[in-house]
Amino acid sequence: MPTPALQCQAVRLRFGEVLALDDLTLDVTAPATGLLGANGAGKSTLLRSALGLIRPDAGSVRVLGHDVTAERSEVRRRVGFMPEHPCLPVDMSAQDVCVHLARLRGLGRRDAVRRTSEVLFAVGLEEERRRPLGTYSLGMQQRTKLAQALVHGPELVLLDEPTSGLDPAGREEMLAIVRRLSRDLGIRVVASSHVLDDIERTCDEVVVLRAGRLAAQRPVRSEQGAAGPVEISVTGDVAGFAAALHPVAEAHGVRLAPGPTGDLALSASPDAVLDAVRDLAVARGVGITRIRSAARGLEDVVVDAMGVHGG
Ligand SMILES: Nc1ncnc2c1ncn2[C@@H]1O[C@H](COP(=O)(O)OP(=O)(O)OP(=O)(O)O)[C@@H](O)[C@H]1O
Repeated sequence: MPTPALQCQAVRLRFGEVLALDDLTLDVTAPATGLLGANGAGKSTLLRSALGLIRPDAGSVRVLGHDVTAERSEVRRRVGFMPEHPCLPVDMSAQDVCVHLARLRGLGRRDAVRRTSEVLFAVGLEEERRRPLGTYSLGMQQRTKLAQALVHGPELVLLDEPTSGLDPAGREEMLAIVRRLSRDLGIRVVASSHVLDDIERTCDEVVVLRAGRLAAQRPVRSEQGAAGPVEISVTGDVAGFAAALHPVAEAHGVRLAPGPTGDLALSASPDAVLDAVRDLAVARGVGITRIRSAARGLEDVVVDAMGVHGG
């Protein structure tokens, strides 16, 4: 198990009357994790706490195994941050900003220039790197913010709404770059978003925050895959069919029960059990009208967790 990118233990953080993080306990270990939540759910507050930019009132935050409060400079060295809002000086070029920030983060001049060329190339800005940022499109400004987060060679980047305000083409470009970070470059990613689709396309796991609390944490792709729970609708002698199937299911560690929407529910559907379902149906003259996955889709889980329906 790799060192968690981010660990929160009972973190509470209050802004006046607003409890932005409410006893948040969380372990983020996936190569790329998406933080999803409605406006005000606490995503930015969590990312800023992870950098030590704001300090929780209670609890602890560790990043890559380091305590953010006690080892702040270590954390800053290993982590890059892309803030949500514009923060770069409009009269400087992307080249100058990146070199300057790389030097501030401890790189020598030669390394700072070399790394700047690499990251501006990686985000597709090598051609325009000497133009003032004020002349950049929003997409180019976002990519510059990402480049500066990468320039000192961090192990982890925290991206606050990397696709915010981008048009469809800019969004596609940004999503492709973010996906490459963890998949091809081995840089761990924690990225916030309002959009599940962005997270599904760039991350391995989704963490849903709701009112400063952990509402759900799920892999983006179910490990159960095609062998997950199923419900089976049967015509004919359901009880006899279930009794015949029971020993086979049990032998494969699969629970068999009456189904809430079909006639039978299987807790998993390994091939051997599905083969037995079909063979027994033929042998007993039972008709199988439907086999459907009973696994809840990621979207259902996320919608519930976000309380989108007012829950
Ligand atoms: N500096 C601050 N002063 C006062 N309240 C703040 C401050 N920063 C955040 N908050 C409040 O804390 C709560 C969490 O805000 P946060 O920005 O972390 O949410 P978010 O999930 O990032 O939302 P968004 O998607 O809108 O960016 C909100 O109610 C917000 O108004």
